[in-house]
Amino acid sequence: MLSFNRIRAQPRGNRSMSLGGMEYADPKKKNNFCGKILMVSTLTAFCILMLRHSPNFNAPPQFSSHEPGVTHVLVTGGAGFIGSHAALRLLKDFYRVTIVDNLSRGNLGAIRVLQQLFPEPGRLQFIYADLGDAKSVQKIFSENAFDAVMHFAAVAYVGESTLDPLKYYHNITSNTLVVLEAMAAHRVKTLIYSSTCATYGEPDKMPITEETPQVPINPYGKAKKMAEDIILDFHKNSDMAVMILRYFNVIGSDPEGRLGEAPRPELREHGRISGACFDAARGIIPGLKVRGTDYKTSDGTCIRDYIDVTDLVDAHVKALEKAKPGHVGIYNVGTGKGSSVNEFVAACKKATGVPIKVHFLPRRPGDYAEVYSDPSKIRNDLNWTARHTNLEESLQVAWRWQKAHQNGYGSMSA
Ligand SMILES: O=c1ccn([C@@H]2O[C@H](COP(=O)(O)OP(=O)(O)O[C@H]3OC[C@@H](O)[C@H](O)[C@H]3O)[C@@H](O)[C@H]2O)c(=O)[nH]1
Repeated sequence: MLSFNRIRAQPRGNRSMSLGGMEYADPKKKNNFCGKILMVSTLTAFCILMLRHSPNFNAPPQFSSHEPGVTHVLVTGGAGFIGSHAALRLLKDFYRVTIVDNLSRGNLGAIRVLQQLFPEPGRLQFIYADLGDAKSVQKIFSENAFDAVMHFAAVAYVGESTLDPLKYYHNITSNTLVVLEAMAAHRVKTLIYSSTCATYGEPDKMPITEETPQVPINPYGKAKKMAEDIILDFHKNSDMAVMILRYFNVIGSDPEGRLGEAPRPELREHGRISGACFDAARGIIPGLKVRGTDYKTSDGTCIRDYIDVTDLVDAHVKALEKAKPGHVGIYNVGTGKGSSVNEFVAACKKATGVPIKVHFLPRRPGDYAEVYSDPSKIRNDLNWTARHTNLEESLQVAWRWQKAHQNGYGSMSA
């Protein structure tokens, strides 16, 4: 197992070294005042030198150096819904985080929230860059010493993928190759990869285990499956620690109301069920379109396994902590419980208190009737289990953020 170190906050009377308000344990230098001054000045000079050469920063860069003993995680897509929640959790757990995002789907507002929460130098760095630009990505890796990569950045709408498949193969498969090449060139030891239940397609047997054959039926699932295959082939001759997490349907938001899900309004047509329900509840759209009522399921609508985003990011942290060099772990991340679209809508009506209008429409291309996970492997190996299994409660939390942010991240959206 790799040993990951977080920045440790020290009790006030026991500070050994302070960098912009964040404390680091360094017992050897506890009583050495000159040593402290020397270290802080050297480090400051080093940071200034590095920052002068930093790439394409949207926000003022905060650090580029690698503090020995502190795990530095690159979070791609950290301005997005899941990536921002993961960054928040990593920062709360005293990891050092660099976010790379091209803001095509994510929100600068989410980055601003994280920057306000963790303003201390050396905690959070944001780099505005596109993973399709291999030269920029190599530069970012050469200017930073990452210990691990959580690769979230991706377009992720099943419906859109059927209409614009090349976007999906490029953005998901090709960009993963770019990230992997940079990791290999710079000897970054750990990859946590965001995959999806969409790689399974429409299995005959439920629940889905990690051994269920992967036969994706839409370009989104195919692009993710190809990315998985590339990672696995690369891994055969590498000592990288790899964790592939296959997410089911992610809902909810930060219970403290700091972050939420703010999809692009212009992509509303392709949007996920949670966003569509909230838009209908707020009256932004005239009603929710339920797509497909003739599936062979209990009530004719599709069955999905809805996993709370806080549980999902918990799975990432556990995966990071338990990643082993030379080892691949592949895990389903779901609750193990299936809910139909009709059940989801009912829960959303209760959570919002709004009698959402529903329009029943034909099936959406690329959809599969029923998927829900068997989460026993992740429970046994990583000691992870979903704690939020009540749809209505997760939706209530998300609705609180939606109500308080009528305009999403508003003017902070990029
Ligand atoms: O407006 C809508 C949106 C969605 N739906 C239905 O709700 C169900 C769930 O659809 P979503 O678009 O929310 O989610 P999907 O199951 O297609 O994929 C989702 O889960 C797996 C993740 O990896 C994907 O990134 C994510 O998009 C489908 O049956 C879909 O047809 C509607 O009926 N109306």
